[in-house]
Amino acid sequence: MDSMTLICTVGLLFVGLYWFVCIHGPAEQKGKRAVDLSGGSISSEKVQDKYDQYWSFFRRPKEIETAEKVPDFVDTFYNLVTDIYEWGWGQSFHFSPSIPGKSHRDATRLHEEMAVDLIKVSPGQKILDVGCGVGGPMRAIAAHSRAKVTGITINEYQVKRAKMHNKKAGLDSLCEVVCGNFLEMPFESNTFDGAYSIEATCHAPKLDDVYAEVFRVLKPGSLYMSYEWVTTSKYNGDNEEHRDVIQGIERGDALPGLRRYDEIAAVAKKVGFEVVEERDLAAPPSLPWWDRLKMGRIAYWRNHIVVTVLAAIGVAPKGTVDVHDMLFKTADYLTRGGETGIFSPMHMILCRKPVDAKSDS
Ligand SMILES: C=C(CC[C@@H](C)[C@H]1CC[C@H]2C3=CC[C@H]4[C@H](C)[C@@H](O)CC[C@]4(C)[C@H]3CC[C@]12C)C(C)C
Ligand SMILES: C[S@@+](CC[C@H](N)C(=O)[O-])C[C@H]1O[C@@H](n2cnc3c(N)ncnc32)[C@H](O)[C@@H]1O
Repeated sequence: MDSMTLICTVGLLFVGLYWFVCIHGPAEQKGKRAVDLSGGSISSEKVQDKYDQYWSFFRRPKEIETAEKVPDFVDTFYNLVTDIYEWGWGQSFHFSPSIPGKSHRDATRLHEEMAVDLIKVSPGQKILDVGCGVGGPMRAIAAHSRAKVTGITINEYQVKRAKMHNKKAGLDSLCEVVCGNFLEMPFESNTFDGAYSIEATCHAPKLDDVYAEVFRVLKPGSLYMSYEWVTTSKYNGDNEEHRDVIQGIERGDALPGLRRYDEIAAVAKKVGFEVVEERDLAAPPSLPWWDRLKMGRIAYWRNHIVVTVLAAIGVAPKGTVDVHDMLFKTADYLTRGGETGIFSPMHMILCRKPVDAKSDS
């Protein structure tokens, strides 16, 4: 091979790699590039250790005895996955029913707008996003309702990302983000005109604790809506395959144990809410929410190669490959949960804090 051929071959390889990683890299939505994958607030050299600690804690979710450690491990989980989620899914970390003729992005936005339409707020009112991620839903909801949204997340890195996205979208005057634990929120009682949580309260070891906090910070008469992750009436604890799927979902999503669909309203009532409506938005006639995961399979293989190459050449932290591998397997468990109908990520509950609730409660 003469030197000219060698230079051309190396040049083409570089262009090909650049295209694969930087241009073709973002699996669904541009915003995060593969070369920017990080361990969130965890320094690069600690990502592998933190992943190993996470995995040994959540490997058998039903056996977690130290519930008070859960928020710290959830925080670690989001340090590990936030960039990969943004890169491969977008800025909204949740599912939505497929809608014929609509893109995933539109279906996601409609699912978010439904949340704020349900809690009936007016422009300028103050609402709370419980477990806000990097703020995809918050921005769609603020733009749609013109309400002022305060989001809370336990993960400092997500706060940084959410603030950056809010500013970029020109929505920072309507959207505020706070780092904190939704089990002990840093807000005065009776502050908000409405609240919602989108696929976030499933991380609480006891649903009572987070619902009681939401109840406390809401003004009497105002509404709270939540999309909950649950096992459905089709789940049979004696069926080994069912148990395997649910355990796969729990350990790949930092969940201290999924709740049954019929536990949600009971908890809401127990903390003082009136239940206005409850419905599984994944049930027919809704179209499968897991189609997006299934259709993405080839992209996830491609992503796995990208992540492996980037970690090998030291661009992505060591440990990113294990995190990606865990998510890859989790996508399969989630799909099986959807196809068998034993799991729903969108069991919707709408509650009201009674008008005559005591002002200090
Ligand atoms: C509500 C939660 C998160 C729900 C979803 C947003 C995420 C659940 C599983 C995630 C993913 C799985 C496969 C990844 C893929 C291998 C990678 O290449 C690109 C990102 C994924 C598609 C990733 C994206 C987000 C999820 C769909 C939980 C945590 C309560
Ligand atoms: C799957 S993400 C959903 C984020 C957002 N609702 C969305 O749909 O894009 C779950 C969110 O809950 C937050 N979370 C989990 N446990 C928390 C806790 N104890 N306190 C505050 N936030 C928490 C996570 O940090 C993350 O932002």
